[in-house]
Amino acid sequence: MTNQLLKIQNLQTSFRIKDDYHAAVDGVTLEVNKNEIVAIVGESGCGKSALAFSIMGFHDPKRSKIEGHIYYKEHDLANISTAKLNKLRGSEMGMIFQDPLTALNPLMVVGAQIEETLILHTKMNKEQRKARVLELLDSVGIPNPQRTFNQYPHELSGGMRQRVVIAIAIANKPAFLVADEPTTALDVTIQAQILDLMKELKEKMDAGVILITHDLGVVAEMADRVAVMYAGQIVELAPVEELFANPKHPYTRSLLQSVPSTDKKDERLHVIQGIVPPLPSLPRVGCRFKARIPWIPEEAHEENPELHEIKPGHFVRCTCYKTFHFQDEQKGDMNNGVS
Ligand SMILES: Nc1ncnc2c1ncn2[C@@H]1O[C@H](COP(=O)(O)OP(=O)(O)OP(=O)(O)O)[C@@H](O)[C@H]1O
Repeated sequence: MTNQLLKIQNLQTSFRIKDDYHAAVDGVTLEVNKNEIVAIVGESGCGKSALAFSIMGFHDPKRSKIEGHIYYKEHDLANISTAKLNKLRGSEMGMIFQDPLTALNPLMVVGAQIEETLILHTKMNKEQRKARVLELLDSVGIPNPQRTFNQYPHELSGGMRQRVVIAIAIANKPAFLVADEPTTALDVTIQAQILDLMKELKEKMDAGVILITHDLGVVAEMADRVAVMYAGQIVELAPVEELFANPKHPYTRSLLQSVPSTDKKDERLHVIQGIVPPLPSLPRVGCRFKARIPWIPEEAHEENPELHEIKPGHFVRCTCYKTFHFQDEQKGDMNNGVS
């Protein structure tokens, strides 16, 4: 029996800007297995949320276009009716959003909002639902579930609201969870609780998780595999230990170098020059990261950069990783980028 839960194949998500469509996700292929957390990392604007929203079918079809496939069981989520998708969302698939305020209804007490997903997807009676909601509130670390049940979102702190969003996402023990920056707004103790909860869901329920985060510490602790996204594409994909021990793509190496650590106390942190270009100005041919490493010669890049499997399970896009060095690094000092 296969362990595979989700298979994204050549996904392209484009947004209409003025009269043209521009791809925010461009040719993404990625699998998520049962009992696996795949982290997606990259700077702001790299297409991480656009990818997550495509999986969950949250993009407005009038302003966006989705091509390619997202296979889940017998379904292709990229080409599925809204009715079928609605059945899957909230039961088998859950999403934790970046911003809890937009995910919650300001006019409904939180207990009723969690209960709604139980009404839609289970046959529980009123009493069972109430008991389950209180249990969920308790499991996400809400100190007084009975009281919180009857509160409105605006009466709760940001951290408490995020926990309510998580309670909704896991209410029906989904087989698949997309978590988009789930703990950014939370303090470290609560963050640890929430991350533990996600791990539990993965391990006990055999769930597959896509975890989008800026926090490489969270990635190191939580992920089984990591996909690094730049300008709509996956530029590196590897098991987590391999990615941290042996990063190859210049972008991955730059991201890792820009993280403060106690070992680097005396070193200057690396700053990645430039920005992720806005969609209409993204280069559509050649290496998309080229403009941000101008000291690397043109011939180091591939004309049509592909993902190369350099070790089982470790993929890198473009050949420029072979000769990459940081600008302030002597060529002779290179100890990391050459395979
Ligand atoms: N609905 C939309 N219409 C037009 N452009 C969009 C839309 N949503 C996202 N974009 C653009 O698509 C690109 C990718 O955005 P996305 O939000 O997926 O990035 P991200 O990596 O998730 O960033 P962040 O970490 O800030 O959430 C950006 O250039 C963004 O401006």
